[in-house]
Amino acid sequence: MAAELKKLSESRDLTRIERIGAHSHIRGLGLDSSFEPRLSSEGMVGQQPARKAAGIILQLIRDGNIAGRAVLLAGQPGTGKTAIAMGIAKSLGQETPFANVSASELFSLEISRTEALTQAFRKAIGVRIKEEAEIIEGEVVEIVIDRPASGSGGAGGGDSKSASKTGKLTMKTTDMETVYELGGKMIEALGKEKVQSGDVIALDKASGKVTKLGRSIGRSRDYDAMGPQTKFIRCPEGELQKRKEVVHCVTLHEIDVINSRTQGFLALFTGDTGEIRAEVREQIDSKVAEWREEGKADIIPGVLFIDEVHMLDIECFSFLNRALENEMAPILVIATNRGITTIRGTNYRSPHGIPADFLDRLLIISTQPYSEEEIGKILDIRCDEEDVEMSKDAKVLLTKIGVETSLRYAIHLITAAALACQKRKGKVVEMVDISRVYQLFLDVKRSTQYLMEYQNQYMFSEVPRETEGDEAMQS
Ligand SMILES: Nc1ncnc2c1ncn2[C@@H]1O[C@H](COP(=O)(O)OP(=O)(O)OP(=O)(O)O)[C@@H](O)[C@H]1O
Repeated sequence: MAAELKKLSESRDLTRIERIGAHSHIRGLGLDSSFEPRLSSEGMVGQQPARKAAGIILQLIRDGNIAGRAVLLAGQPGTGKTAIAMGIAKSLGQETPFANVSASELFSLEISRTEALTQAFRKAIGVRIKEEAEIIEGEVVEIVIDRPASGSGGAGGGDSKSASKTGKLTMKTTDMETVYELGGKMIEALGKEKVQSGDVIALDKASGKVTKLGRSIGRSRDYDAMGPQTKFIRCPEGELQKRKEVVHCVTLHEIDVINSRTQGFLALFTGDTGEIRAEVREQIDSKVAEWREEGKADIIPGVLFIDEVHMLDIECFSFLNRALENEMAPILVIATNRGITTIRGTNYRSPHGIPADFLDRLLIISTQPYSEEEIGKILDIRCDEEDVEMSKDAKVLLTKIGVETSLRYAIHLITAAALACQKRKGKVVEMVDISRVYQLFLDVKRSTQYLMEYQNQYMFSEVPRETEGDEAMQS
């Protein structure tokens, strides 16, 4: 299992690559060193009281003091609830897991809602596994690869050729120098990392993994061997062979999937993990508890963010109530833009569609509508993020549109206006481009107006109703 966990923590970096998305401009909560919100920083603008409150939550998460607590972000649509949750996620280190689900997703999965919630919870609980590894760490003095006199490996493929190779690797610290015999696999690994004399490397004796740590300061004059990214480090001191603590960070869910007989390791990438049996989870929990007692592992409670939480039904809420009691529970951050509405699965109404007993355990952070200046600043940031150059006048017009309609609508118009500008072979988005896309794409207000005027011509609109669906229209 350790090898698979290792593979997993390496592949994590890949999944963190992000394209330009709705929140890709958010790089943190924009707080200063004393956790006070700056007016505009790390892509975040305004919403100071909410960001300050989120900052306190962040501190508690970092201190590991808040496991099993829940925070509700409540506010009108487009007031930055998801942005604040993303800000928390970005401010947490890579080690702290952040799982993100939308409540409506739970109803479209093939697995039961409580299973999906359990998986989401376990995606938000990290396990830091410590392992002692024996490594050889030092500066490479010389690599000599023996050329076989006969063409013994000639007929085979590249692998068999390198497998038959042998050689010698001379490594040193400031105190000693040793020559090691090299086998084919090691030669291949050194070749892959493009290791050359003067590099400081670490060799994992068990796995044969080669890690290039940097270039020795003593060899800094070999200009030809360096790129602009070269990191210079000192030649290590002391013994060449060392015992070092290696740390792997994985989530409980990842351990579940690896150990689930029905699902292979690759299920982690497809997301198609299916139901995981309760016995598997019990075994893993007791194994992790054992590791914790032996000092081999720590639990890192992360964050589980559930957006559109009003879409959960009464069964899910009672599940959440119970799940938060677990000693390993992550911190739960939920968001909703609903007012007083029906609790799904019941005929009762309550604030945000959340049952009163669950509501009572929440710390509530409310978000407020933005001022014109703040909308203008957010649009500015989005233009930068999307690489769109926009004239001052066009920005003023777009901000006005944002105030009259919604921030989200105005953000959407940026890309559309950039395309309109491209079409007329312009370089800078001008007011004409904004007005063109404003005419082409309706905002909610104009679309509703249009519907009111022409509703007789639509299907199924002959019966005027006053139903819950109207809530959506109001927002
Ligand atoms: N304070 C802010 N600073 C920078 N960008 C923001 C801020 N608030 C919102 N945004 C951006 O505006 C857009 C809409 O905000 P967001 O999705 O966070 O709203 P929301 O409150 O979650 O809305 P809903 O209730 O409809 O889900 C997003 O692109 C978001 O990144």
